[in-house]
Amino acid sequence: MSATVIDGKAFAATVRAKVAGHVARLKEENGITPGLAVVLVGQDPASQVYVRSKGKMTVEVGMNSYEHKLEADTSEAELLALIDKLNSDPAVHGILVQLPLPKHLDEDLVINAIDPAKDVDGFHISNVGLLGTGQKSMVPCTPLGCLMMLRDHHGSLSGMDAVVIGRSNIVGKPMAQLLLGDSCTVTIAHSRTKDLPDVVRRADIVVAAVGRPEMVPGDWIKPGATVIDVGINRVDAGDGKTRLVGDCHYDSCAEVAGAITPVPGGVGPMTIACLLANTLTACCRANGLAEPEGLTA
Ligand SMILES: NC(=O)c1ccc[n+]([C@@H]2O[C@H](COP(=O)([O-])OP(=O)(O)OC[C@H]3O[C@@H](n4cnc5c(N)ncnc54)[C@H](OP(=O)(O)O)[C@@H]3O)[C@@H](O)[C@H]2O)c1
Ligand SMILES: Nc1nc(=O)c2c([nH]1)NC[C@@H]1CN(c3ccc(C(=O)N[C@@H](CCC(=O)O)C(=O)O)cc3)CN21
Repeated sequence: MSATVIDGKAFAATVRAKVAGHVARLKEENGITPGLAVVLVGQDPASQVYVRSKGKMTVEVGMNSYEHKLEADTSEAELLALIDKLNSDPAVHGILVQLPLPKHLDEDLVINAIDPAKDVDGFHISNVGLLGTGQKSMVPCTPLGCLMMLRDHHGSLSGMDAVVIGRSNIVGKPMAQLLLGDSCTVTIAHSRTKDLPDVVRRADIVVAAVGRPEMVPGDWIKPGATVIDVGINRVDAGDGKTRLVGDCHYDSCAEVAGAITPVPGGVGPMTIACLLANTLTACCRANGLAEPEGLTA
């Protein structure tokens, strides 16, 4: 079998177009422009690329983008003061603090200082708790993007066996919650999981969020299963250049799977589209306006 390629790049463009339509209406009918603030601490080159492309796409959908680049040695007090300022700025509807933060900063403390209503990453403990109890929340962008692609491909996910490889707070755990919310039977695997190949072989849906280049080979995949590859790994391309690969070995997985997301062009662009969707949702909620449909979980 040769898998259907789930084109995240194209799907993300349709999500952004929907967001842009709503933004145009918000401006025209309500005189409101959604604003997204991105905070970057330090000079990590990979993070700077994400911040730049997020900023560009934010402006493309008609929103205001506010970028705050702080020195790597910024103190916790300075960062918390900036978050405080953004929390009370009515022009800012969404706040994203790029992770990971430099070691001297307490990530939990910083994330939980963000106003949960502006927490467009969905990482604040209030949003984590709301998601876990099936209440309206801000849903983390990467898992939300994966869920949108899965729903689009399958229609209903009810009763499917899903395995999420990885248990991070930003991808694995919220992904498992969303799949459970859609009535999948969910297994969360991690570095201590016994017989990972056997666990993965049972799955109708495999979400790989590990951070190990091409770790999942095709012979772990049940024939016809859907493979969502969250991994973004930069590897040596041999000619002095680098290239991006996922956590799944694309060619061998694509031979067995029913559907697969590529890297790049799969989950990554959907993450950014969902960040913009969350910013729009936060803006509508902040202004007591009806939320756009189909852009949240
Ligand atoms: N496309 C996107 O938009 C997007 C967004 C976020 C992240 N990512 C990418 O997704 C990947 C995962 O990110 P993350 O932030 O979730 O990473 P993370 O915080 O490093 O978590 C990795 C998870 O993988 C598990 N793991 C590590 N080695 C394993 C192994 N040999 N077998 C099974 N499980 C193993 C770890 O288990 P333990 O808990 O036991 O250590 C951990 O739970 C990275 O490549 C990252 O760049 C992509
Ligand atoms: N606060 C926060 N929220 C996040 O969602 C987040 C972080 N921090 N830190 C880094 C990770 C990794 N994330 C992302 C987001 C988008 C792409 C992305 O657009 N990838 C493109 C290719 C990019 C390239 O060519 O360099 C793709 O097609 O996969 C990748 C990783 C988001 N992540």
